[in-house]
Amino acid sequence: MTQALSIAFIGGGNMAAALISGLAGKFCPMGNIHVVDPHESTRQAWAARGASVAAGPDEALSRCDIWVYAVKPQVMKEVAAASRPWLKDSLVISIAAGIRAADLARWLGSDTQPWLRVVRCMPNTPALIGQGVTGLAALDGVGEADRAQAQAVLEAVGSTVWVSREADLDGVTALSGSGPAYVFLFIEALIEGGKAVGLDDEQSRALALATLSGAASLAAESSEPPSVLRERVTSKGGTTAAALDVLAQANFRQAVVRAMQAAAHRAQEMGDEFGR
Ligand SMILES: NC(=O)C1=CN([C@@H]2O[C@H](COP(=O)(O)OP(=O)(O)OC[C@H]3O[C@@H](n4cnc5c(N)ncnc54)[C@H](OP(=O)(O)O)[C@@H]3O)[C@@H](O)[C@H]2O)C=CC1
Ligand SMILES: O=C(O)[C@@H]1CCC=N1
Repeated sequence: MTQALSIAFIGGGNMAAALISGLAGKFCPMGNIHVVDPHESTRQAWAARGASVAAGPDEALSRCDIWVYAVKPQVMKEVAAASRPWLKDSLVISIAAGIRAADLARWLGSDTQPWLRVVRCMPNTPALIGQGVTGLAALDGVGEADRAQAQAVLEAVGSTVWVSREADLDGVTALSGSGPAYVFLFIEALIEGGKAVGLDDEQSRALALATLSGAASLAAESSEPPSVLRERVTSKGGTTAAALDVLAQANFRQAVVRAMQAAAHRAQEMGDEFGR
């Protein structure tokens, strides 16, 4: 049996938690996971789950096969510089929104270490329950084996989609990276609407969640596009038409598109701002 790989998470916050929860026991045991985070409470929580922990980069990093940068884009440059001395030949994966792979590679010393392999990813929080989806792009020169390894890490927590142009990861960020927040907002609105039409909180929540997951599964399994499925719900002169009229008047569809454009734009902006 091949030995399980060891993975370092630099940053042990929300998204690291989502990824580690999915990975541990599937891709590698918790004992093979090393978490670097400045917060003592965060470290204690990871240590209690069986991971090794450190407050900052140290030689433990040089023993890890894969590094996952899971810190805010704002601090990526300083975090990369601090970890650089410990980089031997680990595969580097970044999940930071906006930060370009070439900038991370530069901070890690690609000028003197041309073998550096960086894969940039955009996962999402349903990874926590193994239902994430991740967009991936790799620096030129990253070989098939490394791409496969990065994909295997992210596939342990859901599905993956490669993009051929790294810039498209900003679009992935706008759709699936930030997307769970739009969906949660929609769920909140459905529950609020349920109560506005006379249902109680529990009923509204049960109906909202089942409707959302049922409709998503139907859209995924059907050979028809979502527009046709929508039309099948919409009887002429009926209740759905009355509701969709209100959503159209509120420019719902355009608002979603504009929101996603704002997210993609912010990802590009963060890449420019924090990538220098
Ligand atoms: N949340 C999401 O849905 C998604 C997030 N991402 C990306 O994942 C990254 C992390 O996001 P998220 O998990 O939400 O953020 P969190 O703030 O929850 O996690 C980041 C963690 O890193 C810690 N940290 C700060 N400085 C360092 C350091 N020098 N060394 C090690 N750890 C440090 C933070 O501590 P402190 O609190 O003190 O700053 C925090 O505990 C971001 O780049 C984000 O763009 C990608 C996809 C989805
Ligand atoms: O809001 C953010 O910037 C991060 C990236 C995608 C989801 N959360």
